[in-house]
Amino acid sequence: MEPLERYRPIIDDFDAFLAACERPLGNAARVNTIKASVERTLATLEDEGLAYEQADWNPRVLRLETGSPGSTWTSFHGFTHGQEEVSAVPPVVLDPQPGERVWDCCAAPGGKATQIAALMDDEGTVVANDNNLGRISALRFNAERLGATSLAVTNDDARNYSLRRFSFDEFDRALVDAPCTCEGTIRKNPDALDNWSEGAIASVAGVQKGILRRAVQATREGGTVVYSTCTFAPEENEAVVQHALDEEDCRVVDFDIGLEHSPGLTEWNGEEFDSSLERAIRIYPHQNDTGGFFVAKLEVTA
Ligand SMILES: C[S@@+](CC[C@H](N)C(=O)[O-])C[C@H]1O[C@@H](n2cnc3c(N)ncnc32)[C@H](O)[C@@H]1O
Repeated sequence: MEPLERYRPIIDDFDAFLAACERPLGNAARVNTIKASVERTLATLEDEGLAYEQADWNPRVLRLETGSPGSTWTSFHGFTHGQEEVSAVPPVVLDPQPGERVWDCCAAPGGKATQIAALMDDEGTVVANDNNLGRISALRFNAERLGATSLAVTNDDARNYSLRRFSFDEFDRALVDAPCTCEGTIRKNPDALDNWSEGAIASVAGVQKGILRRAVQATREGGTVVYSTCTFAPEENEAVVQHALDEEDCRVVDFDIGLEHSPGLTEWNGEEFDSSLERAIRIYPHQNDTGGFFVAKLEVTA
């Protein structure tokens, strides 16, 4: 937990935060409405004798009190997908609509790409890209099991992504669920901080900046880009969004997700960020008994 001490100055009730980070995370799953309604899925879970609770902020998100999310009959049939509760937040903030063209820049293994497809009633195009070929097979497997036919899978570096292969030249929306140092996954993965270093943060921040800039460039004027990570480091969060504000035509916009959170930072280690960064959200483990996440919503302005 030593690396997390650097966040003591920015997290209210830091002791509760540390205590939550030490508690193992409960199982969660998302109802896949492409295959079955919420009602049918809940009935199927009950038939299996599994206990769950629907999340207050989203009835499609289930906290599983018994059973493992990936090994139930309901899951084999694609009615549910094992997915951390906070991991379901960014697609909801993206708010994709049926018929749209959406780019999931860093999509594997596909939890959010398939959630985006479900939110679009599987109508339209979700370009699910990842630069890691090994992880693409899991993405394809999940897309097939969950019946997400609107997914088109690509295997490229998102930083210099070309749209020339498509019949269109811009997206309506894009999600950058960026590679990160994963500090916020400590409850699920107790080894998450083993290779932590400030150098690792600086290195991945460079990649994040490149991907977010490309996502803004590839999205139409008035379109939406959501940037998310499962880490607390401001260098990977507010500083990355600030870089996009400095270099591209976009602004940070408000949203309300109905989960307790803290606002994005406007200052870190002497670096100042635009005041609009307060519209981003930081979800800490002690606030809703979840993992940690950062989410910012951008509107493309030109
Ligand atoms: C946080 S994970 C994405 C999780 C995924 N969105 C989901 O919900 O299942 C980040 C992903 O970014 C991919 N990645 C890393 N660098 C990338 C790059 N330059 N271009 C595209 N994908 C990249 C990694 O392979 C990894 O799968």
